Order: sequence, then C-alpha cells, then structure tokens
Amino acid sequence: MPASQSAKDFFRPLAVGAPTPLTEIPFRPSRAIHFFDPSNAKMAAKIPAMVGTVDVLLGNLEDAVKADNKLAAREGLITIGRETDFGPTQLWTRINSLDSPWALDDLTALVEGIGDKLDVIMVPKVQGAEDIHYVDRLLAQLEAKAGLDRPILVHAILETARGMANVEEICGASPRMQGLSLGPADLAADRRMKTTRVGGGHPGYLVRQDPATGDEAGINAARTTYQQDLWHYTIARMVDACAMHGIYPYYGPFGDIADVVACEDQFRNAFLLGCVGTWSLHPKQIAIAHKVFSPSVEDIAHARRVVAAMGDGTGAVMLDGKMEDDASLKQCLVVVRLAEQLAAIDPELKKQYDAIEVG
Ligand SMILES: CC(=O)SCCNC(=O)CCNC(=O)[C@H](O)C(C)(C)COP(=O)(O)OP(=O)(O)OC[C@H]1O[C@@H](n2cnc3c(N)ncnc32)[C@H](O)[C@@H]1OP(=O)(O)O
Ligand SMILES: CC(=O)C(=O)O
Ligand SMILES: [Mg+2]
Repeated sequence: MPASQSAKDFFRPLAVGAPTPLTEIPFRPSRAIHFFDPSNAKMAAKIPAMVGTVDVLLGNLEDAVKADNKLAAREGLITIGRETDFGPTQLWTRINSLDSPWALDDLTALVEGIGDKLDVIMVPKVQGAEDIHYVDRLLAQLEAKAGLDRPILVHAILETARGMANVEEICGASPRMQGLSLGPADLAADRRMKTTRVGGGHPGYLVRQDPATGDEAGINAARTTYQQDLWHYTIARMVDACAMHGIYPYYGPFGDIADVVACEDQFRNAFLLGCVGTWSLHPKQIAIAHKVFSPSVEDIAHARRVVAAMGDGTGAVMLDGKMEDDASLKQCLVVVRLAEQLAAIDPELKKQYDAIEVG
C-alpha cells in the first residue's frame, strides 16, 4: 500500500462501477506460463488444442513480436480470446512496455474485447509503484466501461535495476498485484552484466577449488571449478517480496530451447527457492515445467509421513534419525497442500499422488 494512502481506501475500486478489488490473491496452479505470438498464424492455430495441457496460455504482444506485427498480435489475441473456451486454463497477456507507442491501445482494446476472459495482464519493465498505479487506475476505468464483474490481475516483470531496487513497493502497489517474473535478458542488459543469453547460468561465473600447494605448480594444477547461479540473489529477493505481500513469484524465460537439462536445473533452483512456476517459450518446455513445479512422489510421501508422525502438530519427534518439529511440519504442509491443489486440476498427477502409500 502506498505510504500516502489510508488502509480503508486500499481495497476501494479506483473508478465508479469498477469491480471490487480482491483482498487476497487466490492460488491458481501456474506451473508453466506458455508464451505464444498471436500474430504468428501457425503458432496461434495451435492454441485452442493446447487448452487443458498447460496451466496458463499467454498471448505475448511485447518483445519477440515484430514491430510491424504489433497490431496483428493484439487483434489476433482478441480473436483467439473470443473464439476459444479456455476451461480451466488461464488466459494471460504480456502488453507492450508503458513507454511504447502500443501500451495504451493494448490495454484499451484487450479489456474491451476480451476483458471477461483475461485473468492476468503482465506488465514488462516495471520500474516502480508508479507504473502499477497507472495501470491500476486505467484498468479500473476500462473495467467499469466494459461492465466487468471481476478485476483483472496484474503481474510485473522485473527487468531493470530500478525495478529490482523497488521490488517490495511494486508488490504492494495495488490489490491487483498477482505476482512477479524474472526478466533475465533485459535485466542483464540494464545492469550491464556481461552475459549474452536469455536466462540460465554462465560458465565464467564460478568458484575454484583451493590449490593443493601455495606454489606455482599448485596454482596451475587442475582444480575443480563449481559454476554458480547468476540469478540466486535476484530470485531470492523476488520470493521474499512476493511472500511478504501474499503474491506469487515465477522464474521466467530460459532461452536455450535445445538444452532441456540445464533448463530443468534452472527451473528447479527457482522451485526450491519458492517460485510457483516459470515460463515456457516452446512446447517442449511445458513438460519440464510441469515436472519441476509439481512436488515429486518421494517428497510428498515424506511430507505425509511427517504430518502423520507429528499428530497434533506440536512437539518434536524422531523420524529416520532426523528431528521433526512444528517448523519442519510447516514445510511439509506446503508440499502436501501444493500437491492437493495440483491434483485438483491435473488428473495424471492425481493418479500418481493417490497411489502414494505412507509407510
Ligand atoms: C526475453 C523474453 O522476452 S522471452 C519471451 C518472448 N519470447 C517468446 O515469446 C518466444 C516464443 N517462442 C517462439 O517464438 C518460438 O518457439 C521460437 C522462435 C523460440 C522457436 O520457434 P521454431 O523455430 O518454429 O521452433 P520449432 O521449429 O521447434 O517449432 C516446432 C513446432 O512448434 C510450434 N511452436 C514453436 N513455439 C511455439 C509456441 N511458443 N507455442 C505454440 N507452438 C509453438 C512451431 O510453430 C512448430 O510447429 P510445426 O511443427 O507445426 O511446424
Ligand atoms: C523476460 C524478459 O522479458 C526478459 O528476460 O527480458
Ligand atoms: Mg524483457
């Protein structure tokens, strides 16, 4: 909430006739936010058949859509939105950046055309709370005009150093805030990092084993190196800011489509640190995201054993030589609850989870 605003006004609609803001952002499974370019006829034609195969379908209007195709992408998304029954799959969009020639018309046309179908609008290159306030008021006006009965939520991409520095105020800027994604490509450029890729690690970012001896021979001998995660600090900051404000953090894009192994590693780091999902840029990344962002059968089995062993949830018990208490129980409940939420929308996963025997 902005410091100058009173608590009683935070949850008031920002325009007469706009839907009442939510006081809590419900958790909706969103393991993969699958990007498509609505101006690419071949890609767009595949979208109706992808309903039900991925948690979120996102019509991208920003980077990766050619400038000449911006209007076709916007119109294409409106057509797909109108003609497709999305069932349980969420429909999101990424609009153009707020300083671009397209953002205003993106918002106006999308809310008027498919505001009743859009769950979340992703806003790129968010610098501070002022960007969210602008979108917040405009959306309220557009929602009122379109007669919508539920608010469209807003998701910010962190892809500037200023946005990172303001991450907490961005998360708390509006009751519409649904979550954050990492924008590693633009963020790297803005920070003047020396990477040249879209997300993932870098072989030069490493620590090296100490030399066996302090002389030249030891220094020049083979020494094991360990590649470090370039994004650890950023993701951890995002996770804390989101948790503090009751909204959801996501990894973002992994541009090396062919390297499915490193993609899985990067996604898993984000999952373990607290992210609820990631982006998929290519259909083959959907399965990776689903695998990583759904707790494993082994983790659920262990979590359920701890829950069972902890009885009323207080005190300490020994399980397999390890101490469990209220705090480890809480972690296990995070896993168990997530498994229940995913099983409710994913019949395959439900079968696997239902078959788990708690020993
Ligand atoms: C830094 C950022 O901002 S990241 C976010 C912005 N970037 C994006 O949104 C990129 C989205 N993805 C894409 O544009 C494409 O997947 C690319 C350019 C990466 C690769 O495209 P291609 O070279 O066509 O990939 P490939 O040949 O493997 O495609 C195989 C099939 O999947 C389809 N396909 C590829 N990507 C997608 C997608 N995102 N959604 C649906 N279908 C897709 C192709 O049309 C192709 O169909 P076909 O078999 O009928 O010919
Ligand atoms: C995600 C994105 O937009 C970026 O990495 O720049
Ligand atoms: Mg970007």
